[in-house]
Amino acid sequence: MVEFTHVINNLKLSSNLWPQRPFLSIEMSMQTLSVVGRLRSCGLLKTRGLIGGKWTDAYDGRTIQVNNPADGEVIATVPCMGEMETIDAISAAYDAFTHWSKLTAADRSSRLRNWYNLLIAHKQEIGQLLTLEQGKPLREAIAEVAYAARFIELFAEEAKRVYGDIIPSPLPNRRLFVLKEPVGVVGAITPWNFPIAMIARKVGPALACGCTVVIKPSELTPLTALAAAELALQSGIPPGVLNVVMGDPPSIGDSLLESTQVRKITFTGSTGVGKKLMAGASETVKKVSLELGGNAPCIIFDDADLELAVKGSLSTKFNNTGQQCVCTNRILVQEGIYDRFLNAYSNAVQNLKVGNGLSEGVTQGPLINEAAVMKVDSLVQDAISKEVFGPVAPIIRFKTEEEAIQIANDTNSGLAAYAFTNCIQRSWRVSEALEYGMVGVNEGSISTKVAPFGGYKQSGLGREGSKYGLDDYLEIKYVCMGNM
Ligand SMILES: NC(=O)c1ccc[n+]([C@@H]2O[C@H](COP(=O)([O-])OP(=O)(O)OC[C@H]3O[C@@H](n4cnc5c(N)ncnc54)[C@H](O)[C@@H]3O)[C@@H](O)[C@H]2O)c1
Ligand SMILES: O=C[C@H](O)CS(=O)(=O)O
Repeated sequence: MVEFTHVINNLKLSSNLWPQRPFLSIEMSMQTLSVVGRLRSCGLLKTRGLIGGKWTDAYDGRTIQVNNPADGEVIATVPCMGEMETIDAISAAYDAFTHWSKLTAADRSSRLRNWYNLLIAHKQEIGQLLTLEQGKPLREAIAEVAYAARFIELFAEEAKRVYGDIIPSPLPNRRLFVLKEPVGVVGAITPWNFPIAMIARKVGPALACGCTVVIKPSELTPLTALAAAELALQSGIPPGVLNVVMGDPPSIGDSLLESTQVRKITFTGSTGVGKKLMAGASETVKKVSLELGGNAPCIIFDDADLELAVKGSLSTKFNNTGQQCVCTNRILVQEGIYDRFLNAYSNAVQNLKVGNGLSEGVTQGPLINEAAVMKVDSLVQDAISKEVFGPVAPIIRFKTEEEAIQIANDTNSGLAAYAFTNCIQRSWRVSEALEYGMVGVNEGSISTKVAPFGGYKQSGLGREGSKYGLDDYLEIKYVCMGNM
């Protein structure tokens, strides 16, 4: 019987997480203005959509505001696009596909490498922009830009290894070949919590294979996507290969789903939206890859290294203020170590520093908006059974390994799971028993470009990153050469 005894709900932390929209101090506004000014001077503050290489307003002139979640300040306005702009973006991608897909892999690779170099060269500025629109601490934001760039670097390399096969023929007068070919135009829809990394993890493999892309970033965080698109143009990626539309999600999404020119949808976001897109894609039998919600357990066994377990479970809970799909939602602690862990973890949480992501030493930025505040606040009351996606750490005591596995697997999600133990046999048993696409043993920060990222059950379809990340953007063509 699982005893739910303690929730470290960080309400103390939470009440600071969402500053009461303090009067905008002059210094804060000057901080924002200096970041925006720097970005404008280096040409990276783009506030229009990108269609066929042209920076474009919404055809009806509508705009949406981009707000700094730390203080509600308006950073910029961007177009509120919809069906017509999306149809034009799809056409631009379709027209660009023939040329882009016919370039040599080496040529595509070198342009992606240029893009990687430019992203790294500008990671400070783009990091500041990311903190402004998403809220995460600057250190995490700069790290995300570098993480995104590393996906582009990886697929610049993998572009040159899209190999086919020659199959030994069963008949003497035939030759059998397998060709790997790009899927075509890809619709990519991405979330606000990792606004540039989630784009790079999709656009990198797509462009490497010869596909072209229409991106719809979250309307909450479009600016980093637009800055990355500007650097893509500067890197020699031709107009129309990468297009960015933003605005009304359902009308943009529906236009991508209904177009027969779009051959694949790749989505990262909530499970509910992912299911909608999967259903819509079935009308034209598009390929679909989905990176959806998680509900990560973190299991702390009696034989764990306590310091390592606290450090690991803290990072996998509070990175990006808990707004990360692989964040721990349930900390399962074996009864023998429970009291010591609870005490050590509570003390560690008190050392987290809440505030504006641009301010020195801040480790916890704000949640993305008021809606997120209300959701997390309500979930505090019922933190075990729902996805928290915020700085709330339910801690559950268990007795046996079997009990921990049963609790951990008792969910429709299956993205990431974690376990801390010093027993090698238990490490293997638990890794094999957990029904999750990714398992961290004695490590709470496992996402990397070289490993396949993705989930079991309703956490998604397909894998992103790693050498496996190319497969979702490729078609396999079998050629039978007769009369030889
Ligand atoms: N598995 C992963 O890799 C991963 C990564 C990040 C976030 N997530 C999940 O995403 C959620 C948080 O991100 P979010 O709030 O941006 O998710 P969300 O699903 O609300 O939005 C994701 C994207 O979908 C768009 N969208 C929303 N409704 C749409 C529609 N009807 N048609 C087309 N597009 C639509 C949004 O504008 C945004 O660009 C959490 O559940 C988190 O677990 C998963
Ligand atoms: O929110 C989850 C993203 O996939 C971020 S990460 O790849 O886990 O860092």
